[in-house]
Amino acid sequence: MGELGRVPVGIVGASGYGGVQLVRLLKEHPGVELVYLGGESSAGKPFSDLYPHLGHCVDLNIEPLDLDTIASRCKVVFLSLPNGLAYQMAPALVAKGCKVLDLSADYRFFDLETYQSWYGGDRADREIAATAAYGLPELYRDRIAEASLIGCAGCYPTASLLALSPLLKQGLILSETAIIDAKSGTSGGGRQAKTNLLLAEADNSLGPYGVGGRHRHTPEIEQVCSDLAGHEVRVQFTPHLIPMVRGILATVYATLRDPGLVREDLLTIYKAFYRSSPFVKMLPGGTYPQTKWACGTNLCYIGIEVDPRTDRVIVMSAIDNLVKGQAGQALQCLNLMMGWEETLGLPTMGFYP
Ligand SMILES: NC(=O)C1=CN([C@@H]2O[C@H](COP(=O)(O)OP(=O)(O)OC[C@H]3O[C@@H](n4cnc5c(N)ncnc54)[C@H](OP(=O)(O)O)[C@@H]3O)[C@@H](O)[C@H]2O)C=CC1
Ligand SMILES: CC(=O)N[C@@H](CCC(=O)OP(=O)(O)O)C(=O)O
Repeated sequence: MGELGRVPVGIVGASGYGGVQLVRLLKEHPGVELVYLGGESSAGKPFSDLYPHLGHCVDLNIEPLDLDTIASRCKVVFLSLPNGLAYQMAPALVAKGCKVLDLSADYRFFDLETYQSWYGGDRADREIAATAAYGLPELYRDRIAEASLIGCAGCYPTASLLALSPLLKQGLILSETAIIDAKSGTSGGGRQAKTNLLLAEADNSLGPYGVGGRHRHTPEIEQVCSDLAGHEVRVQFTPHLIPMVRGILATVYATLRDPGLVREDLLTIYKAFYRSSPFVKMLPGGTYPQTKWACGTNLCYIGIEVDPRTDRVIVMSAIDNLVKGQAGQALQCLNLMMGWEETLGLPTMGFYP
């Protein structure tokens, strides 16, 4: 244990957007002590050079990656790296007794064939990958609590799955009719320079990408939908880049099996489904979520509507992609793994306006 009995934790990829959110959250968490920050091009720099607004409370340098050093100092390691790197590190860290929470896609897939067909790579970590839990606590709370390795859910999948799950789990929709229209802010693309994320490209512009099942979050969403429904599910998922920094809004459309269901019926069903999920906030009938409400929080706001003319249900969910969609979700998973209160150290009030 670290100072004052706190659990010593490290962040690999601390210089990125996920990394800095983790630093912010972990510094205020009563159960942990932040003892290691790792990076690649930023190694050797004081963290406060990169993020001066946290200089008053973080006095650590970014260090080069050395697994022995990390394992000797940390009981818990967050990996916040580009896809394809975590699976080269996690097996050794778990073998040395660390709990590992990976924010990338490396441990999100129930079968490695699906991972490899979308992300490539040559996986020699089959045994350890099979022990990983999918890091979406609202759906896999018990498995997360028992695991040493977590593949934290993706940002679009988090917003999409929290909106869709009650419908699929209870067989309320014709699953093949499910359409997910989702919009993300530019921080979803990370801190690395990318042309399409330049202000001049993204500002005043809203556009789809990965259309026609071509985005790598489609298989991630489908595997969980299939798991919940108990049969193979295909969804139509279309992401959009929207000119804002933080937030995801997912609007899900599907045809109801029972056209007699009204909005209030569905609200009752959703409230029951999420009764033990403190971060899911069901909105009253006629109120629809806005990304700004979730900004800086680990909350997911969900609104529901039914169109009796088309027999479709419309479910809208809003999250902060960097918190509930990434760093906050990882910390929520850690709380479960450690047997702490699920909400410990996680913000529930936003930056609004
Ligand atoms: N942004 C988002 O909304 C979400 C992101 N994710 C996932 O989380 C992970 C991190 O994303 P994000 O924080 O946005 O990414 P960033 O691009 O902001 O940060 C990436 C981090 O990885 C480090 N890094 C890059 N290459 C290497 C390498 N070869 N070896 C070691 N470290 C390296 C960088 O270090 P340095 O700067 O020192 O080079 C940096 O700290 C990704 O897998 C992403 O898909 C998940 C959910 C949401
Ligand atoms: C706006 C933007 O570029 N978003 C990213 C998704 C965010 C992300 O990093 O994906 P994970 O949740 O799988 O880690 C994209 O579409 O690739």
